[in-house]
Amino acid sequence: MAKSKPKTKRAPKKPLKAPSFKLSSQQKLVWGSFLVILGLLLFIAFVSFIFTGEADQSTLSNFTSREIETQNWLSKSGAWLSDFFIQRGFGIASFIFSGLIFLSGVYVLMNINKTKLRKHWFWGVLIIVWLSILLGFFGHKNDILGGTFGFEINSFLQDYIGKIGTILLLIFGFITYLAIRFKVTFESIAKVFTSAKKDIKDDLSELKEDIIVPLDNNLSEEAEAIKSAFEIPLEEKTAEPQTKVKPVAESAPLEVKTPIVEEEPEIEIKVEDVKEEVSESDNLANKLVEDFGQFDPTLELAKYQFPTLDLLKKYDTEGITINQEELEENKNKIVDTLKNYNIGIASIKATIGPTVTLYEIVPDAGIRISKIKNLEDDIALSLSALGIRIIAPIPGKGTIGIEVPNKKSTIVSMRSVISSKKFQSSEMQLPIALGKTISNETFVVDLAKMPHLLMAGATGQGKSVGLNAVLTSLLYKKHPAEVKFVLVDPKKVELTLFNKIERHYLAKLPDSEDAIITDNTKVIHTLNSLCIEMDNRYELLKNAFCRNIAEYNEKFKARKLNPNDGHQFLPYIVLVVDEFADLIMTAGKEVETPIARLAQLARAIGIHLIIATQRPSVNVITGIIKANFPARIAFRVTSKIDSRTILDGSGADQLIGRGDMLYTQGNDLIRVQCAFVDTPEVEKITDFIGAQKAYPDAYLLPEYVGEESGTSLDIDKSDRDKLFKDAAIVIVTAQQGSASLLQRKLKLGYNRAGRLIDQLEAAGIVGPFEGSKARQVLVPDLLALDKLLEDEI
Ligand SMILES: Nc1ncnc2c1ncn2[C@@H]1O[C@H](COP(=O)(O)OP(=O)(O)OP(=O)(O)O)[C@@H](O)[C@H]1O
Repeated sequence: MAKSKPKTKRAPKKPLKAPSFKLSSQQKLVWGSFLVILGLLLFIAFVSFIFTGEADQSTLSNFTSREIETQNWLSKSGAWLSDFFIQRGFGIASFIFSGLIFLSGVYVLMNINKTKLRKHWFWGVLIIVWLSILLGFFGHKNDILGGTFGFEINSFLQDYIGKIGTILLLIFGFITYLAIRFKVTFESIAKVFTSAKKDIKDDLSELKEDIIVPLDNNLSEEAEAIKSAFEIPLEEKTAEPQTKVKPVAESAPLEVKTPIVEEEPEIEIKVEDVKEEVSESDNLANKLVEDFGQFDPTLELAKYQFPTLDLLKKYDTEGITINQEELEENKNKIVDTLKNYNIGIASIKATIGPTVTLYEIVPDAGIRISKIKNLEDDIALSLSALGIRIIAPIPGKGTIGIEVPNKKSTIVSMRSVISSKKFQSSEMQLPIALGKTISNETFVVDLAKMPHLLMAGATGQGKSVGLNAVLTSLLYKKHPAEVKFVLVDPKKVELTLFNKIERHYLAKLPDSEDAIITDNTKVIHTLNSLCIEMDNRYELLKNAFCRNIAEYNEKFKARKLNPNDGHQFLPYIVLVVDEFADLIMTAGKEVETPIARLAQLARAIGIHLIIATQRPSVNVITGIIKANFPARIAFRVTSKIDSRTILDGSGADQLIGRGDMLYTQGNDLIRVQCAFVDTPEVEKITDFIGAQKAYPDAYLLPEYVGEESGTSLDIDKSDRDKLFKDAAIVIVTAQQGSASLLQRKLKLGYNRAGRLIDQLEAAGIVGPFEGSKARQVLVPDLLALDKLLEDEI
C-alpha cells in the first residue's frame, strides 16, 4: 500500500493571531480625536437643530445647491445630519448618539477597556429606542420629540395593544432595564423603603428624647403613635395599630412579645438576631460598594499593561508536519513486529503530536495486554527508535497506545500556547500553559489546584525552560497585584532575568537587597518567613470566616472586611526553587521541614510551591515531600529508578528530551511537549514589565529571626562524635571549614560531616554558617587547637 510519492501536507494550523483588534498608539490618537470631534459636532448640530430645524426644512431638498443658505450652526451638513438623526430618526433621544460617539473617542484616546465601551453602546442604543418610543407617545407626526421612528412604532403599537398597552409595555421595558443593568430586585426596593422607615423611626425617637419635659403632651403622644405605627409591622404584622396607640407606659411591647416567645421556639428569636447583625454589616458593605465600587487591587498600578504577544518569538518549524511515508512505515513495522509474536490487530489509528505520534491499536480478541507490554523493547528495535512508550491500556479508551517519536520534532512556541483560546479564556486562578499534548491541544493547568508542583529531569532536558514557561504564563495572565514570586536560584544564573521585575512581581525578606535568593542561609530564612506569612494568613482567614484565599479576596473586594482589622487583599505567592537537590544536600532538615509544612498547609491560603531538581533520588525527594506534591512533571531522566522516584512508575526514562515531558496529577500520565521560551524572550518580557511604573518596593515577607547561632552552641560535649578530634585536626590543618572536606578526608556521609561541623562551631573552632562560602576557621594552627581542647577538659 506504500505510495510511490512521499506526500507531505500541513495540518490545519490553529490561528495564532490574538483575537483582539489592536491599534498602534498613533492610530489611537487619530481615531480617538476623530470620534471626540465627531461627537462634539453632532451635539452642536443637534442643539442648533432645535432652534433652526424648522427654518432649514425647505433647504434639505436642495442640499447640493450652494446658493441656498442654511441656518444650522454647522451649515448644510449640520442640518442634514440633524434631520437624519432627529427628524427622520429617533427624535431628541439622538443626543445620546453624540454622547456615545464622544465617549468612544475618549476610550480610544485613553486606551480604556473596550468591553465597558461595548456595554455603554449596547445600553445606550436600547435607551435611545425606548426614549424615542416614549416621547413618540406624546408627539405628532413629523415632530422632533420622538422622531419618525418613535412616532411610527407608537402608532403601530397603539393599533394593536392600544394606548394603555403601549404605556404598560414601556413601563415593563423600564423595569427590565433596571433589573438587568442595575441588578435591582424587589428586595432591594423593599430595603430602600425599610431603611427610609428606619431613618424616620430614628428621627422620631430622637424627637421623643428631646421632648422630655411634658410641656406639650399631645405632641409626644403623637410622635409615639407614629413611632409605634412603624414598629408594629416590624414586630407582628397582625397586631392592629390602634392597640399600640396608647400612653407610653401602657404600650407594653412585652405583652406582644410574650406570646411569641411562648409559642415559637427560642432558636427562632436567635436566628432573627443574627440575621439582623449580618444584614447590617452587609448593608454597610453594600453601601460602600455602591459609593466606591468594588475594591480594585490593581488600582495602584491601574495603567499596568500586560506583556504583548509580539514579545514572544514565532518559529518556522512550528505546526505539525504529517509525513505520510513515515506514518505508513511505522504502522507496518508495528503490525509486523506484533505479527511475529502472533498478536493480531483489529484496527490501528495514529494521532500525530509535536514530538511523538501515538499509534492506538485494538488487538484481536483474546490477546493479553501484558504480552504487548512486554514487547516494548522489540518494537523499539524494529522501529530503530529510542523513546518508545507503550500505554496498555490507554485509560478510559480500551485501546493500547504505542508512542513513537517523530523523525522531525516540532517546537511548541510559548507564543502559540499563550495565544491559544484555551489559555486566553481560562478562568483558572493561576493558569499555566505548559505546552501541547499528543493530540496537539494546548495543555493548561491551574497551579492553584495542583496545589504544588514537583519538576525533575536530568540536566539539559528542559527543566529551566519549563520553569520559565510556568513563570511566563503567570506573567501573561496575572496582574502584579495578584501574584508574587519568591525565587530561589542556587545556580545564580537561571532566574536572574526576573530581577528586573522585582518591584512588580517579586517578594523578599525585609532586610535583603536582592529579591532572588541564591544563598542557602537566606533560603532557610525565607522559607521560615513564608511559614509565618502562612500562619498570619490563616489567622486572617479565620477572622473573616473564609475557607480559602479566593473566598477571602472576594469578600475583601466586596468591602466586607475592614482593613483597620488588619485585612488586606492577599496576592498568591508562588515559591520557585531551582536545584532543590543542592539545597537539601547543604541544608537538609532545615529546608525540608518548612518546605513540608508549607506543602501540607499552604494551599488554602494561596502559597504554592514549584520545586525543580536534577537529581530525583529518594534522599532529595523524600517521602514527606512526595506525599505533598501530587502534581509532578518529569522530563527525561537517565534511569528507571529515577523515573519511579518522580512518577511512581517508569516512563520518564523513555522520553526523548528537549522538553518532552510527562505530567501527572494523581493517576493519569499525560505526555506533553513543553512550550519553548528562550532567554531572549524572557528578557524582552521582563524588560517590558520592568519599564513600567512599579510598586515602591518588592512585596515584603514577614521578618524571621534565625536561630542557628543559638542552637549550635547548645551541643553538649559528651554528645560529641568519636571523630570530633580528627575532624578538628583536618579543618585546622586545611584552614577550611567545610563539611565536604570532612566527607572526603574522613570518608563520612554528609549528615555526619554536617553534625561534626556544628560541633566544631559549638567548640569555637569554626565560625558560623556563611551560605555558599566555607566557614571561617577560628583556630590558627594545631598547637592552638591542642591548647583549646586541653583547656576544655
Ligand atoms: N520545550 C522545549 N522545546 C525545544 N527545545 C527545548 C525545550 N526545552 C529545552 N530545550 C532545549 O534543551 C536545552 C536545555 O534546556 P534547559 O536549559 O531547560 O535544560 P535544564 O534541564 O534546565 O538543564 P540544567 O539542569 O543543566 O539547567 C535548551 O537550550 C533547548 O535547546
